[in-house]
Amino acid sequence: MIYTLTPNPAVDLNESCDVVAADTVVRTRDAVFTPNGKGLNVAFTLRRFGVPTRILGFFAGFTGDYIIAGAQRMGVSVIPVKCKGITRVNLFVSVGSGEEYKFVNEGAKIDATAEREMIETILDVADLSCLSISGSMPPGASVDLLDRLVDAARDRDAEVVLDTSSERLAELIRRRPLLIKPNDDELRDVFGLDVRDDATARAALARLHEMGARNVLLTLGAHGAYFSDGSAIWHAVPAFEPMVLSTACAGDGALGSFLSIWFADRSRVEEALALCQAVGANVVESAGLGDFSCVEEYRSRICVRRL
Ligand SMILES: O=P(O)(O)OC[C@@]1(O)O[C@H](CO)[C@@H](O)[C@@H]1O
Repeated sequence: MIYTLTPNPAVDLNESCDVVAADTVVRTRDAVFTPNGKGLNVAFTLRRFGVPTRILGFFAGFTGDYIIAGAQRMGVSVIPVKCKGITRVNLFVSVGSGEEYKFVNEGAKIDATAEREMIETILDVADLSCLSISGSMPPGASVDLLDRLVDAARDRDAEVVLDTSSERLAELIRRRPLLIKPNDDELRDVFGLDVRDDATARAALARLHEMGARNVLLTLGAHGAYFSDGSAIWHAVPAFEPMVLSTACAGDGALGSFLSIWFADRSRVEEALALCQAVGANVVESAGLGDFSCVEEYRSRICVRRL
């Protein structure tokens, strides 16, 4: 089974307003609260496509309880490590007809006891075939926490998927995770690599493989996604422009949907990429992950090509 691990979950608050100005009361509307965090979003997407999954994460206070209850209502069970404090609320504001503001809190602090409990959980859970770790590290996390999480999964002979903006990623790919999912910002910030076109994508992906990456799903927002398994590269992009409301969660939906096909059958790359882009396009049209209602329609409108 694929377990997702969210070290720093969040309640996401999506809302809109016409204008943001300093020193005035900004009245907002359309507030939607949802249980989130990157790995939870991956789990919700896997579940949406019928792939069994469970959620691991550090949770605190009433917001942590709200996320756990919300996940369970969606049919995904959670094995929480409970911490002191309050799990963060992240704020996403759509302003006017197109600007987006993302206010992302640092999160509830964790300590060495919580870290140990998480490692023990990974060593103990039933039926672990893959650990997919997504998102930022919470305050208080040891510098080597990600390394220890990866090692614990390895001790269980489980595959590891990494989607993190942590600088540790450059080191961790030496441990040969099954898949990494950087976006363009992470590629630049963590690896100093820029992608503008097929040629620069080819060079960047080759560099990541040299550093140890086995498979790379590189998401580039409106410019689609590249996937490379070290011997071939594919690019996929919607042949239409979605009506963007909020880009939050799109990368997680893309990863979850890609994994929902590719993890079980590595030969179905093109199908996995088409689903991943259809999901990404549908997610940006709603607050949070949305309801995936257009995914089937969008699936046939994705251009997938092998370079
Ligand atoms: O601080 P992180 O973990 O990098 O990002 C957290 C977060 O912004 O990512 C998700 C969207 O990808 C949201 O659900 C959540 O609030």
